[in-house]
Amino acid sequence: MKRTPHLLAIQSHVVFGHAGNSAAVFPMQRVGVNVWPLNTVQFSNHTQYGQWAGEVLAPQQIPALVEGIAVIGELGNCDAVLSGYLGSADQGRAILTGVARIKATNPKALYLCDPVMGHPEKGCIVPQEVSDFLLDEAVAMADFLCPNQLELDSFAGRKPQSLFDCLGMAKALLARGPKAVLVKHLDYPGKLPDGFEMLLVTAEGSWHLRRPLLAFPRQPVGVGDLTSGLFLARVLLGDSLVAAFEFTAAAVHEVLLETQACGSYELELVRAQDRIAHPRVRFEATPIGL
Ligand SMILES: Nc1ncnc2c1ncn2[C@@H]1O[C@H](COP(=O)(O)OP(=O)(O)O)[C@@H](O)[C@H]1O
Ligand SMILES: Cc1ncc(COP(=O)(O)O)c(C=O)c1O
Ligand SMILES: [Mg+2]
Repeated sequence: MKRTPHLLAIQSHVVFGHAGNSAAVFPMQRVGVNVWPLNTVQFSNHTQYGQWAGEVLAPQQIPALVEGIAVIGELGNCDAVLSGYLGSADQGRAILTGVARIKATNPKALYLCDPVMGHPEKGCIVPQEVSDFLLDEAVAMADFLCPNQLELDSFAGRKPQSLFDCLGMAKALLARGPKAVLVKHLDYPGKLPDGFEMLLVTAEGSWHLRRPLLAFPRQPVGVGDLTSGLFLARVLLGDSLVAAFEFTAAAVHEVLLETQACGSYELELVRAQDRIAHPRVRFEATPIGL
């Protein structure tokens, strides 16, 4: 029987609604991965409501929890680490220590970093020190990096002029450590207004994918977290990077269709669960070169 992969997911938890682990854990489980959720913060709700209650996990808890798993002899079963929304830069450094510890136990373990940075216009509140940590330190350790356009711009230190410019900016990141860069959301001058575009860049090649842009009165949150989580889950289940990319785009689109149909602001993950596991739509990733 094929082994079920295990994935340590280190990101935010919200009591109400869906962001961070609260957006990614159930979908990753639903597609067939054993998830070990480690919550960097526990907030009442995501920060785009403008107010929230809750606390940031003390950074020293992260290595302590990883060590606890080592003590019971299970750390070697960890196939991958995912990190997302961080409450402080010290938490980020504690995660990198944890990743190094896990890779020492299982050299095949993968680390996916979703570099969640502040987006004040959108209401995504992240301390500046966290962005600095992601830009300077996390990128070097990550096997996979999953920025959105704004985060890609921060890594490059500029805005793109074209799609090919985005490609160049993503490719430049490969030289800084990651084996693959998934740009979850492209925005560049000349982009067609009715499409939602993504890029996958690896040493072997680059792929572009377009899916329909859906209209929402208020943009749902947690889409990026869902995207990163499903991509890593499918890679662990044996997909090629391109197949995982295509699956992720389809499954995320299914969730957005369900969310739109319900008129919800929060992602309709429970209602969309069968569509996540077996997307009915399919989007083809097309090779793209410089
Ligand atoms: N097909 C789509 N139609 C409309 N909006 C979408 C679609 N896919 C994603 N979005 C929205 O686009 C934004 C893009 O998010 P993105 O930049 O990829 O990542 P993150 O969620 O990490 O910010 C989010 O506000 C998301 O809700
Ligand atoms: C607590 C929390 N986690 C994660 C996120 C990231 O969500 P997204 O997937 O939209 O980037 C947010 C965004 O506001 C948030 O408030
Ligand atoms: Mg994000």
